Amino acid sequence: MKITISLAQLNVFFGDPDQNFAQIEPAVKQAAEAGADIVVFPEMWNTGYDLTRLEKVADKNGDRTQALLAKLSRKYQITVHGGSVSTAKNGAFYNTTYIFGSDGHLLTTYDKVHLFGLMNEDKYLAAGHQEDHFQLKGIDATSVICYDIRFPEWLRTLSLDNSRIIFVPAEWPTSRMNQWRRLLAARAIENQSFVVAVNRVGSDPDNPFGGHSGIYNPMGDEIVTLDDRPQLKTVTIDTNETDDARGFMPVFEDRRPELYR
Ligand SMILES: NC(=O)CCC(=O)C(=O)O
Repeated sequence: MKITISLAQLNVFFGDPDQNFAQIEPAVKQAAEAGADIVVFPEMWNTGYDLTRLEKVADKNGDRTQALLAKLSRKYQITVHGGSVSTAKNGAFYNTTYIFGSDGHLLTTYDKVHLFGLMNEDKYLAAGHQEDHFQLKGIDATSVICYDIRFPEWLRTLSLDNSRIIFVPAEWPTSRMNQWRRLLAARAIENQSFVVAVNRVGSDPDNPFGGHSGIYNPMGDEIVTLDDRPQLKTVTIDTNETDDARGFMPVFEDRRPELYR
């Protein structure tokens, strides 16, 4: 199945939801005009890592984000992978993904499972506990958030449900861009999946962020890589390549889960 994907590599304005929300419709429109089936945004695009002010800036129950993404996906008839946003729900704060289908319905939601201590997520956020699966043009896909890619056992768990594409919204600092690219390639190779990764650009008070959003095929090749400027890039993948990779080397069948922990 051919799937056309737009990577919306945005700058994120620190602690300024209004300015950040204003960036979303132009990107969705541009992606739809480019013929994309799905547009993908970065991590925590509503507030950035303004964690000390979450009480004021986090999206209450994700209502504002969900209303906007539902409206835009329906208006432009495109699946919107909403990267992630800071949310306040059930008495805690979360780093939450919402994905809306092209008919404006919520396909799935996901709370970041592995909290990133180096950016203080463990002090301010609650961790998610649930898997995240959805379908795109009949193809199984899954989605994680940024630091989650350092946990191959988690991405393997998610990939066992026949997933062919792993989406990765991120706020990944410039200082570790070499690890970003290698980890994404490794997760693509070992899961024989496409990896679609969207990082932010620009800076917050603590870090510059490196962009280099990209798509990796099941062999781990970078089929597109952006630079470190805001931009939207649209690329078509062919998910039959996952069948080719899995047919050639049956890694999923050769697993020995009884030996793993
Ligand atoms: N926002 C994040 O989860 C950043 C993860 C990161 O930088 C890493 O090195 O891992």
